[in-house]
Amino acid sequence: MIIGTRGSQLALAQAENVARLLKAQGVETSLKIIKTSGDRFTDRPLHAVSGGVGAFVRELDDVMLAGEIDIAVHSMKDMPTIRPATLPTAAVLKRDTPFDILLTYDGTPLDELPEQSIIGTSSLRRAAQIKRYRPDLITQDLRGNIDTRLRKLKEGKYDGILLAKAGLERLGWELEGEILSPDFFCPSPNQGTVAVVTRAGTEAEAVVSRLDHTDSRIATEIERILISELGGGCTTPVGSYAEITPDRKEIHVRAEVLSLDGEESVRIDEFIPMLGGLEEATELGHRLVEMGGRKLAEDALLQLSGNSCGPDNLYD
Ligand SMILES: NCc1[nH]cc(CCC(=O)O)c1CC(=O)O
Repeated sequence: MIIGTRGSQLALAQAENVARLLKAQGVETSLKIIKTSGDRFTDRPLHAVSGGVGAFVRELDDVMLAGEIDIAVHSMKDMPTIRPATLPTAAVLKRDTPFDILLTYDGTPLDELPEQSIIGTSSLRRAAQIKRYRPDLITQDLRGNIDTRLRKLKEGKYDGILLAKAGLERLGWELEGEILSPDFFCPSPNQGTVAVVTRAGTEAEAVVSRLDHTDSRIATEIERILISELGGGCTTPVGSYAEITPDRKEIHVRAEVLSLDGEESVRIDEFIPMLGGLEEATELGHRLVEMGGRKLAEDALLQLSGNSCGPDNLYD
């Protein structure tokens, strides 16, 4: 079976991991690198690439529908909410660390960074959250793969950069950094989770489904439901994080929407029962709208003028 992947180091590490997991099940695979348009326009902020981050995913969908690959591996947080029914997510892998990490040039913790320190991030959510927490800091756009981002930090172009911890873990980088609490830095929906897509009804679907991790699937679904009513239609500052309690009786849900400058935000933070959790999450999603969440998301979208986002709900 052929696993299709983007060529970035992170995408390759994720695809190689799926190959390893399948091999342990006795399934041999080979990797095929697919170059997507998102990889070609690395000079623009992500939210300004046509179709948003979802463009990467759609191009792999096309290659899979054409039969060139059997399995596609994605960072789940980059996947649009609406998916073709013929391309099911056969497995949601066990989640890695869902939180963001701050790496600073000289190891200074967030609370001790001098005023006007420059923080690099490509995520509107992280920028808004950091400005809310430390309005005296300056955020600057930071694109490129993880290597490029780390190089820019080392060169002193930034005093600190924000990344998903999971990306560093998957690349095997063990760097000193500060894990940011979801109480102040609610992660992007599905951050830290890898999804494996196949064509429906195939042998690939059957073998990949053995890799599915139930609690990660439940948590990621809840996270999507929580923010599904917000609209905005694009990359807006939204976080959503669901954590199943150790006794598996409850789910701790957090979700928030911020203005781009981080000055305004609405937030929910509750425990819901595991049984009937999807309905409760739907209710909470409506509450987030009533609290003004949709207004904030739409305002953010209006301010991001000049970009041409697709109809996807992509938040990071
Ligand atoms: N938006 C890019 C992206 N997509 C997935 C990850 C990291 C891995 C993950 O969250 O699963 C990253 C990099 C980052 O946010 O720092």
